[in-house]
Amino acid sequence: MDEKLDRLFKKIKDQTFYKLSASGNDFIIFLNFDEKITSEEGKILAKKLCRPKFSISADGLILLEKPSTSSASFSWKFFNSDGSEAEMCGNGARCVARLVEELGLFKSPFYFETKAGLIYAEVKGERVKVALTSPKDLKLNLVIRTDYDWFMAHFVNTGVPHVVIFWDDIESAPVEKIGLKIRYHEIFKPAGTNVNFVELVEGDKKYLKIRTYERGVEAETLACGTGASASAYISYKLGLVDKKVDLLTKSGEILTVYIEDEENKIYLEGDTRFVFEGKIKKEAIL
Ligand SMILES: N[C@@H](CCC[C@H](N)C(=O)O)C(=O)O
Repeated sequence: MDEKLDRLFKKIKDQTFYKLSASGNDFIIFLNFDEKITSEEGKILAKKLCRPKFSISADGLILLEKPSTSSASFSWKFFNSDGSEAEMCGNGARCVARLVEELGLFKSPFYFETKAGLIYAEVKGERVKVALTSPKDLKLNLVIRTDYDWFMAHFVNTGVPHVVIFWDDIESAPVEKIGLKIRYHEIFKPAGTNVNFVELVEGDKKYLKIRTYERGVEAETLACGTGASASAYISYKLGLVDKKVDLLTKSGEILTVYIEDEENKIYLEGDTRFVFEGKIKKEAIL
C-alpha cells in the first residue's frame, strides 16, 4: 500500500462509517467533526470506497463536519463516486438527516450547511423531508444539438445543475447514451450537468416518471433528489403538473416534491434506509 493510502487508512481504521440509501441512491457517511479527514482525502475515499465489487459501493461519500454558522447544526462535504465534489445532493441530504437523528446527534427540524447553501430537514422515522436551496438559472425551451440528434430541453439549478428532457416512454429512454452527450455538452461547460428524462402521465397532473443520468457517478442512478426536484419544478413552470408531484424513480420508489412558488422553495420527501455501520478494512481502499 502506498504511503499516502497507508496514512489515510491509519486515520480511518478505528472510525465507524455508516451507509444509508434514499430510494436506491446510496451513500457512505463519516462523522468528521474533528476534520481529521482532509478534502483531498475525502476525494480519495470516495473514489476508493464507492467502487462496486472491489469495495463498499455507493453513489457518493459524505463527511459531516462542524458548521461555520450558528444557524446550522452541522455542515458537510459531498463527493460523487468519481471523487468530484458537488455543491448539493437531495437524497444525500435526506440520508444525513436520518443518520444524525438516529444517532441522537441532533433533533430535527434543523438546518445544515452545504456548498449550495443551508438545507432544512425534518425527520419522521424513515421518512425525511428537506427544503432545497431556491431554484436558480431556470431556462425553458433550449434546443440542444448533439452529434446524435437534437433535443428540446429545459434547465434549472436545484443546488446542482439539471437538464430535463420530456420523453414519451421512459422505459425506452436512452438515458446513458444521450445522458452522456448532454452531461458534457459545451453549453454546460465547465461544470457539466445532470440529465433527467421525464415521462408525463396522460391526464394526471400529480405524477411523473423519471430516470436520471448523474454527473459524477457518470451513469444512471436509481434515484436523484435534486433531479426529481428539478423535473417537478420545470413541469410545474410549464403548467404540466400541480404543486405537489409524485415521481416514480428507476428504483420503483416514489419521491414527492412540493413546490412553494411564492417562497421560491422546493421540498423533497421520501423514504430512507439505514443499512450498515462498521469499520473499514485496509483492502477496501487498495
Ligand atoms: N443524487 C444526488 C445528486 C448528487 C450530485 C450530482 N451527482 C452532481 O454532481 O450534480 C441528488 O439526490 O440530488
